[in-house]
Amino acid sequence: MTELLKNGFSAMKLSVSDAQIAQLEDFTARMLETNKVMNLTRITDPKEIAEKHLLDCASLLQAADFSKKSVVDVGCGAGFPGMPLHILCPSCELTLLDSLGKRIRFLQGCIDAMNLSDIEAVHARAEEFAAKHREQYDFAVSRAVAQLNVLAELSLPLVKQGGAFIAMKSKDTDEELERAKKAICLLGGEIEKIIDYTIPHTEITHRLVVIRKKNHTPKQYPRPFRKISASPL
Ligand SMILES: C[S@@+](CC[C@H](N)C(=O)[O-])C[C@H]1O[C@@H](n2cnc3c(N)ncnc32)[C@H](O)[C@@H]1O
Repeated sequence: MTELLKNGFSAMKLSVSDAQIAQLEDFTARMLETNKVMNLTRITDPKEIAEKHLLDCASLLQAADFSKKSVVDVGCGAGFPGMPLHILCPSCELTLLDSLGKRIRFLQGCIDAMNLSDIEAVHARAEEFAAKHREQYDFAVSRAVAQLNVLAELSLPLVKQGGAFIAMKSKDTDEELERAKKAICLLGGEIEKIIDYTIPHTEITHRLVVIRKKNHTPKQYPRPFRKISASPL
């Protein structure tokens, strides 16, 4: 895994130290150990974890500079993309957010055992978390949580005006993006750029959708989840 990560980061032109690679491997080992008793990831082959989790999430660093910025990972699951992002950019102040308590307990265990600072793991639904943390973050990031029109309502209310929400998507999402444009606009955002990237040394191509927060999100959003899912914007 070490060589694969080193070669991958070098292909992505990211400068990553041996200590950071060791931390990524440490986190992977903890995830795989806990995965024996808790459903954290269906990917268990170390090569695939390196490619589909770690290098994939590192692509965020090609979209923005997260140094000293506040970042919330909406629906982080086992910690993706937030954990790799924080290990690779330790000065970002990260909130890992998930509605599933056991995943948050796993992540809190990793944070404690790995002695990580400027990172918190919060058990909450994003649409409820927004009540107290509205427009507080420089960035929201999210992967594999919901269709973009729904995800925008969960994420954009958390982002400061001038900040950005970066959604990690597959490449064949043109229609999904088109369908989400109205929601993004209503919530105060605007698609700024779309970055298609190939995970190094694979044929897997994914997409980053960078949504700039141009205006404040109107107070009526986010709605309760049953309304968001019953009638997505
Ligand atoms: C398919 S997993 C993806 C996990 C991770 N982002 C990844 O890419 O591996 C979706 C996660 O989103 C969480 N989730 C779904 N809706 C949520 C919400 N409204 N607020 C917070 N977390 C949510 C689920 O509990 C789950 O852990």
